[in-house]
Amino acid sequence: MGNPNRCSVIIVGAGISGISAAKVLTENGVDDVVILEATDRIGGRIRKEEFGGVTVELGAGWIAGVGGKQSNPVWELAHQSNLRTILSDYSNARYNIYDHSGKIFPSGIAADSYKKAVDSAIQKLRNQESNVVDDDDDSILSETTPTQKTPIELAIDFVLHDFEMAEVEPISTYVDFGEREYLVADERGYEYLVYKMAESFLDTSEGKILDSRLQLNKVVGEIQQSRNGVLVKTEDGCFYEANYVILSASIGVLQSQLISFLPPLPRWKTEAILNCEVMVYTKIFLKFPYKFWPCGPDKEFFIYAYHRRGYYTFWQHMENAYPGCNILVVTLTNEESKRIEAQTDEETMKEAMEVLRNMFGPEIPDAINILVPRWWNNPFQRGSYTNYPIYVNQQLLRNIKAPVERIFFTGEHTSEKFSGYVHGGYLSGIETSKALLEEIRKENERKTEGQAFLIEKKLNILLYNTVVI
Ligand SMILES: Cc1cc2nc3c(=O)[nH]c(=O)nc-3n(C[C@H](O)[C@H](O)[C@H](O)COP(=O)(O)OP(=O)(O)OC[C@H]3O[C@@H](n4cnc5c(N)ncnc54)[C@H](O)[C@@H]3O)c2cc1C
Repeated sequence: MGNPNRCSVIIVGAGISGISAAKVLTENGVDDVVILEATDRIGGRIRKEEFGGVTVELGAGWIAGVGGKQSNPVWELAHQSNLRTILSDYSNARYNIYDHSGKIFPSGIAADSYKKAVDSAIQKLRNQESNVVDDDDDSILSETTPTQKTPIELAIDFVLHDFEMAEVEPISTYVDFGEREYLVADERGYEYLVYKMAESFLDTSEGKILDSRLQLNKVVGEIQQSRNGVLVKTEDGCFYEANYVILSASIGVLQSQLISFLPPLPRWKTEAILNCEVMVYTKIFLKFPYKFWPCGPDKEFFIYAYHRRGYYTFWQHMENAYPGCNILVVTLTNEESKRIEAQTDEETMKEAMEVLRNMFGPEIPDAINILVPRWWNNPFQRGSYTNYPIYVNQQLLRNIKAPVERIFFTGEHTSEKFSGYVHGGYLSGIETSKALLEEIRKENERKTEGQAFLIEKKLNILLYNTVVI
């Protein structure tokens, strides 16, 4: 009797890359696929939650790269789903920089510091481009800026590197798709796009996916492969057989060794995985009984200049997205993210309130609720997105993406041009499936040739025997 869990392709992960990969396969005649997802939902790092009476985005919030000559495919999906979005204008942030006594820096000083930080960042990039310095050598930067940075310089440095330009320049997303960014502000959430995509090839009813090809709460723990196929084991003791696997788990998950491989992955692959830098990016949401911050579109983003880099630096009010919601968002990254993930939400709220009181005075009300996502400690994410080093080594990217026999890799981290973004995940799923379809075609061709060869051989023997008789 055949294994009921046997199919052509197993897809590990139901984030945007896994779902777009499955869609392409089914549209091309490979519809006996199984998607194994560790959590109880699809969407992965695109994730909404109800907070303070509105829908907030814990993961991806913006459709980045809009308004250029080429259309961003995620922007098109947003249009098809009629997703509500709001244009974000970060340029106003530089005129809303507060010091720790609540004074706003005069626009001249802020503009000068901004220009200085941008110039030094560009200089550093140029030097790295011409290989004058090592990737992590700060000597050039320190030649053009004082070794001891002032709070405003630290704040701008954080915004430029950890918020605005957390990746290789020139940023393909903005070059290819345009410079605008739209914040998703829709009660159905950004994840509605992923659901709509899934709905086009999986059976659904009343907003729920009922198709048995999507299996939720299935944590893949082991992938075995042989010459003829793959065997995937989940932590609940089930196993699934297929001809191929598409693995969309994030680079953080691959680094964590949640999934073991038999035989082990080759060294070129494990080295590439380990060499990838994972960015932790945390949006903390705070709900207040009333507004005490300046409002208006040009006040949407504001910055706290402090002597500790990245300490509750970048703020956003959500009035443009949801008027009257009284919610502030502060973004922390990397070590600061890891630090607050390890402490209680009450401690984080206390720290955030102290910073807000420094900016807006002691009279402001306490927050009535806080939401702290924990992307770093999430075993199925282990970080927010890939942050390839500046002037990334092309071989590293190729190795991250390259299949290992029957295991094909996908996800934002495999996107050469758009790693780190939703559209990177979406396009990588399509690209990986196309590569797999080509491999399936070649394998079928090889089998047909093999069979033809065998038939020919048998015919020859038959003919020879007949002649001899
Ligand atoms: C805080 C934050 C902010 C962001 N902001 C933006 C933004 O504004 N704009 C933008 O474009 N992008 C943003 N991103 C990045 C964007 O969300 C991702 O690039 C994209 O969603 C990644 O999709 P993916 O399919 O590659 O991975 P994922 O969405 O991570 O999908 C992988 C899936 O695999 C599952 N999985 C993992 N391990 C296993 C296992 N062992 N077994 C079974 N299933 C497993 C996971 O549960 C997950 O569902 C942000 C991300 C974060 C976290």
